[in-house]
Amino acid sequence: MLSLAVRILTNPFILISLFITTIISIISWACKPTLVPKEIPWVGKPRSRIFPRTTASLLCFFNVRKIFDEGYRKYSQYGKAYIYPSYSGPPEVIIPRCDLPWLLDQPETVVSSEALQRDLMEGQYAFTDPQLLQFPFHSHILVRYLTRRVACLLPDIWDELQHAISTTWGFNNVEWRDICVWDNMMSIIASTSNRMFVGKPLCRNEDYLSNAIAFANDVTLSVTALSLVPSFLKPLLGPLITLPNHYHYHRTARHTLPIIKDRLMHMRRKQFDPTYKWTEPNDYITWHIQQAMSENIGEELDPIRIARRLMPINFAAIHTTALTITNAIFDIFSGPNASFVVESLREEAERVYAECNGHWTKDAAAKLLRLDSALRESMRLSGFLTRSVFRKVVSPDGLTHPREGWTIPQGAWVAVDVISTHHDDSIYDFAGGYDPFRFSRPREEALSTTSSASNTPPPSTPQDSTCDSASDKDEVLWLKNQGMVSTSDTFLGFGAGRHSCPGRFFVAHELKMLLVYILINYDIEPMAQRPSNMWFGTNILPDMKATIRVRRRKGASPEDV
Ligand code: HEM
Repeated sequence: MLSLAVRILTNPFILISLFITTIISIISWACKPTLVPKEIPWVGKPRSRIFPRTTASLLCFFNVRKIFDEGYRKYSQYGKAYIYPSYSGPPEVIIPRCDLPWLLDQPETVVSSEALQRDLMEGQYAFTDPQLLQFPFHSHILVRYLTRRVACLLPDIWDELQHAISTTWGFNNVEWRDICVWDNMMSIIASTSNRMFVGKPLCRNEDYLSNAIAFANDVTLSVTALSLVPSFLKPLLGPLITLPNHYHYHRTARHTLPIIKDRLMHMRRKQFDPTYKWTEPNDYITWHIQQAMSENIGEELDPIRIARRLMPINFAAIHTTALTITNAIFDIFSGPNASFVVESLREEAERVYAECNGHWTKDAAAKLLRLDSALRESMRLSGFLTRSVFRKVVSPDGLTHPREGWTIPQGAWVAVDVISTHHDDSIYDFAGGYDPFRFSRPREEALSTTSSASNTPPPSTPQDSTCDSASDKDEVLWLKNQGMVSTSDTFLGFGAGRHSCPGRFFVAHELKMLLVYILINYDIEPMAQRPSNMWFGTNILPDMKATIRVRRRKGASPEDV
């Protein structure tokens, strides 16, 4: 296999073709018109007169952090937009956070998130069927069903987490075991997410999961490769570069197609005969079929289309969640205060778990204020995003700024800087440090005041308290907005507005319950130092080789109930 690859790569014809393709790519890249208004300043543009914008784009891969720092300091802080040169797509207009409400107010006919996703994710090639991102039915399903169904999913999520964690962390309460956090979290998150997408037993099938994960990796790699290919070569190279994506999709489809066909058969029978005795499972496949039937969209009832739709949702769910929990574990279990932080989180986990007797409900999970805060704080400090709320200008008239007067032309990309906002000391006290209870302190204080002011038992969450005046209402709203799933112009980890992440309610429950399970059942040796995150272009990645030492706790049950 290796010698075949070497022979192919050293073939003079292949080498010459690669060389010519590279030259054409660079020339077409250099000559591409830049779709940004002249009035907006560039950051990271060199003084050189030869192709300064192209040079800026080429160099920016190595300078992303510096560029966002400089852009924020010079422009965003003063309410001005600037241009980030981008090495992988067109230059982006980075708008200041004070303009976020204005961007979010724009109709879909002026700025589009879906059009942006198609460009950004190379929707024509990367997901095996261009229709998937052309008409993102799967996103509509998640928006419509996932948030409303989270409560009924909690027992399944808990069951899956118990199984996934205990089979990999083990039951040995004497010996310590080394766990590679990233690999382990990828597998736990893949099975838990798939419990909600395809149900049991497929969510535990190694072959299915490894191919779903491989597909998500293929998308990341092929999107990066395709972003460097000039448009006119994409029809030729797109299908070649995405061959692994097709291969891994087909490997997953061998498992999903029989389940989808069976589900379609039952749901059709039930549609025609409501007395038909069969209870539909509560998962993505059911929601998809239900919605496609009620809207009468024939092509969305094609089993192959449904099997393909499972790929972008796996892609959207697995890496994002695994990155988030890996960072949270590094943040919680390292540093000088780790023991205090862990004990405080464990006290909450044990108390809430005992109160609900292991039967998770939304109300019970809402009491996990400290865990919620520790996760949100980790997303703020160590999140993987540099920018968010990406939109593409689709109106032929462009997008005109009411105050500054510039017009961004059709086709240009707009985004908001997340990394600098999340690290701004004027927004967050000591923004550079991990303060796990930053968001729970005020909520716990409000709870203790409410409960000591009345003789009635305290409400389960601050938002349940009654409010007498407008300022009380503001206070209650402010407290509610400290929760992990709340989006705002200062917390952009899940985006903002009508396209903000529809998976965030699921994720918040999943990750809080994951931490409850490990805190109650395992001792985790604090890490002397937090493993450093690494910048790879615009991606901020945790150390994927770092390990933690874990051991089943002495009092924990010897097996899961
Ligand atoms: C911690 C984990 C996650 C993070 C940090 C995250 C982050 C994001 C962000 C930043 C966006 C873009 C929002 C915008 O443009 O304003 C987004 C969109 C989206 N996410 Fe997530 N996500 C996570 C987990 C999930 C999960 C588990 C699912 C599916 C179950 C999911 C499904 C989606 C979908 C379908 C969209 C597109 C929404 C639309 O365009 O209307 N995400 N996510």
